[in-house]
Amino acid sequence: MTIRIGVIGTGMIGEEHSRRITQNLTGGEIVAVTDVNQDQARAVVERLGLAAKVYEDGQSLIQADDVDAVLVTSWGPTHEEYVLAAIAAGKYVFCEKPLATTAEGCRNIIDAEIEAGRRLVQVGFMRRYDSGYNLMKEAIDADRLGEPLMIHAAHRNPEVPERYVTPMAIHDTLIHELDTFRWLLDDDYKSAQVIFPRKTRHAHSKVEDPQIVLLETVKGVRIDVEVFVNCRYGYDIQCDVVGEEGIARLPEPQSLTFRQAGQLSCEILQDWKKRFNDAFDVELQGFIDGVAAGEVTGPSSWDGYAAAIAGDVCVRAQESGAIEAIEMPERPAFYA
Ligand SMILES: NC(=O)C1=CN([C@@H]2O[C@H](COP(=O)(O)OP(=O)(O)OC[C@H]3O[C@@H](n4cnc5c(N)ncnc54)[C@H](O)[C@@H]3O)[C@@H](O)[C@H]2O)C=CC1
Ligand SMILES: O=C1[C@@H](O)[C@H](O)[C@@H](O)[C@H](O)[C@H]1O
Repeated sequence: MTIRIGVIGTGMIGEEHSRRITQNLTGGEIVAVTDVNQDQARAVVERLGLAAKVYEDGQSLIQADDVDAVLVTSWGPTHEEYVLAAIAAGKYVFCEKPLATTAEGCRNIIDAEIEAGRRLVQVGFMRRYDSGYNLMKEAIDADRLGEPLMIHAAHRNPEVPERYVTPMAIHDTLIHELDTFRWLLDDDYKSAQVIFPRKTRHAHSKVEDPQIVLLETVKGVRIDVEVFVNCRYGYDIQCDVVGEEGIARLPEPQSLTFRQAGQLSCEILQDWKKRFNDAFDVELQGFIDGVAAGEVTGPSSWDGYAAAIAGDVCVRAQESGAIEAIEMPERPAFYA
């Protein structure tokens, strides 16, 4: 059985996901695409040699009879509308992060999914499929570190465009850590504070950069995350979990070490594409297989909502400079 997939938003990641579904994965076929920039959608069909129809807009793509499942890879603020429409049409939907740019938007999705009576949504938190993070999770779950006490982490990008503004450091960038640490620690957040160190001269006027986010979990784990999106030197994801009995460090991506011209060196990746390439493959294969089996099991709308609640509080903490409380509602049995 081949799952016929429609893609909304054929920018960077929409094209990447379409390519991997077409060239690397099994069981899925891109039959429909759309983008507000229609030329862009047509160009992707051409570049990837897809047998896909180009739709005028996302809503008509979702309604199409030959689309079994939808991939939402448009800009963050458009996600909620398309996910709600897919749920209303009874179609499975993979939504890139963020599920919605506010917790309220995620809550609307949860309410609609519960009303529909079955899980239809998977959120694109691909780090849960990364082999390094999985080694960490296994070590924590097997009690190899004792109780986790602290996490020190960094999320660095070489640069960001002009449209990237201060709150995006939270709902576009930190959102990955907000999900990953809940999952790694099997815990939820209790408070957040955001500190702005001296600003880099490489940042645009509308973004404070770098930022340090301090989180406390319900179990009392303290987490510090440096978000530095104009670090210039590369795309660098760091994570140390400090436990009672030892420390686990996220492995560096595999690369050759060179001894050359008086230097000992290795490459630092420049963006998320190569860094999480394998994780994206596993994540999307899981989605396709889940749709075929009639049961999606990846990160849920509840996970998208939990990250968004913490994210909204972090944005408030950016503005107030204070330690802000994070209150998670009780998880409905539907998402147990
Ligand atoms: N999981 C991950 O590591 C990554 C996730 N993302 C997420 O994927 C989404 C897209 O990001 P990029 O591909 O980097 O952006 P992009 O700007 O390259 O592509 C987005 C595309 O969506 C289109 N679009 C915007 N509004 C639309 C609408 N209403 N209907 C149809 N198309 C629309 C744009 O014209 C553009 O072609 C974002 O939510 C981003 O946060 C992006 C990069 C990595
Ligand atoms: O999701 C992503 C981008 O949208 C975001 O801008 C980057 O900071 C992340 O590392 C990447 O994974």
